[in-house]
Amino acid sequence: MPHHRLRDLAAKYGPIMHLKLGEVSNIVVTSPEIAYEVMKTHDANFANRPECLFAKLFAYNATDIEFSPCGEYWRQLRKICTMELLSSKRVQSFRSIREDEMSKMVKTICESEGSIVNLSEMVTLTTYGIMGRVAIGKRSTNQKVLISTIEEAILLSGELWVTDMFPSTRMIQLMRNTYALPDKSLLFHLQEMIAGGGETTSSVVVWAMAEMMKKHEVMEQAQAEIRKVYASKGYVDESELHQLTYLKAVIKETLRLHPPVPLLMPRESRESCKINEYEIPAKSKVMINVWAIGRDSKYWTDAESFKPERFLNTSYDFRGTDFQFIPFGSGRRICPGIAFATPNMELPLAQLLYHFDWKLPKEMKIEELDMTESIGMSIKKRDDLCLIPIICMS
Ligand code: HEM
Repeated sequence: MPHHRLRDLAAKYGPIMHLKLGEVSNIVVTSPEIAYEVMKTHDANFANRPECLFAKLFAYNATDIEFSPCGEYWRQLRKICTMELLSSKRVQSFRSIREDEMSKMVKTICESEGSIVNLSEMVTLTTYGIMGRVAIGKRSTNQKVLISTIEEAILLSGELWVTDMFPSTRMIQLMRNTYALPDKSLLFHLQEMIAGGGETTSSVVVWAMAEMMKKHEVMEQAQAEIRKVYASKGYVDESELHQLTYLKAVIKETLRLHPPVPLLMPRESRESCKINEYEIPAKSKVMINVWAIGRDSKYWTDAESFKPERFLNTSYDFRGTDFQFIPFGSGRRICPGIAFATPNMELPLAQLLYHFDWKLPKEMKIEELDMTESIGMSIKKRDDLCLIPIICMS
C-alpha cells in the first residue's frame, strides 16, 4: 500500500519529501499547507500529468482527459466534460436511470431476505449498470466481464512500472512506439467514464456500509433520518436527498477515511519552482497523500475514528477549497465528476438504509469484519462485504 508506507516515511522525514524512483524525481506531499502550495499557488505549473506507460497502453496513447498533458487538447476535453457530459443539468437528466437501477437492486435484495447477500457485488453491478446506460445507452450484456477487466486494469495502474522509472532506456522507447495506438480516444472516453465513475462511487458506498456495520449507532441514526424524511412518500427517490444532512456527513466521513484515489492522480511540474524553501526541479512527479492528510491527528480530532457528526456543524466541503479534505483533488485538474458522483453515492445508501436492517452473517463478529484495502490507483475494500438484509416494515 504505497499511501501507507509514504505516510510512515512522512512521519520521519516531514510533509514534503523527495523520493527518487529509478531516474525519476518524485515529490511526496503530506500536509494541507503544501497541498495548497501545489494545487493553488502553483496550480498552473503542476497541472500536467507525467507520462506513463499505463496511460499509453490503456488510455489510447494518453489521449484521454485524465492522462493527457495540460494543453489545448485537454482544455477542449475538459470543457466538453464540465459543460456537457457532467454538468448539473445533464446529471439531473439521468435521474430516471439512477432510480430505475436502484429499485431493481432493492427488488433483488428483497428476494434474498434473511440470507447472505454479496453487497459489494450488488452495488458494483448497479453502479456499472447506471454508468453503462448513461455512457452507451444500455447496460453491458457482459457486465461481470466488463467489471473484472476494469478491476484488472485498476490493479495494474497501481503498480510501479519499471519503464516509468527508467524512461531513457532504449528498449523501452521501442516498446512505447510499438504500442503507439491509433486514435480510438472516443472509445476510451466512454470506457474512462464507466470505469472512473463506477469504481470510485461503488467503493464509497461499500466502505460506508462497512463502517456503519462496525458502528451501529451511526447506521441507526442514518436510518432514522431517511425513514423520517421519506415516511409520507413510502419509497426513496432523488427529490428529498437534499434533506439528508446526516447521510451527507456519513459520505464525507467515508471519503475522509477511504478516499478512493488515495494519492490523487500524479501531477508533473512544467518548470522549476520553490515550495516551502525547497527548489522543485522541472518535470518532477508530485503525489499528494490525501489518505494520510485525512487521518492526520494534527488536523482531525480522534482522526482514525468514524464520526460523521464532525461534519455536521462545519462548512467543510470536498470541492477543493478545504485542503485538509480533498478526496476529489483541487485546482484545474480537480475531478469534474463531483456532481455525477454525489447522487450515485447518496441514492444507493438511502435505498439500502430505508428498506433494510442489516446483520452480519451468523458466525461473524464485528471485529472480524475486515477493512483491508485493495491495491491500485483507485482503491476499494479488498474483501467483498457480505451481509444479511432484513426488510424493514415501518
Ligand atoms: C467518489 C467518486 C470520485 C472520486 C473520489 C474521484 C476522485 C478523482 C480524483 C482524486 C481525480 C484527480 C484530481 C487531481 O488530479 O487533482 C479525479 C479526476 C477525474 N475524475 Fe474523478 N472521482 C470520482 C468520481 C468520478 C466520476 C463519477 C466521474 C465521471 C463520470 C469522474 C471523472 C473524472 C475525470 C474525467 C478526471 C480527470 C480530470 C482531469 O485530469 O482534468 N470521477 N477524480
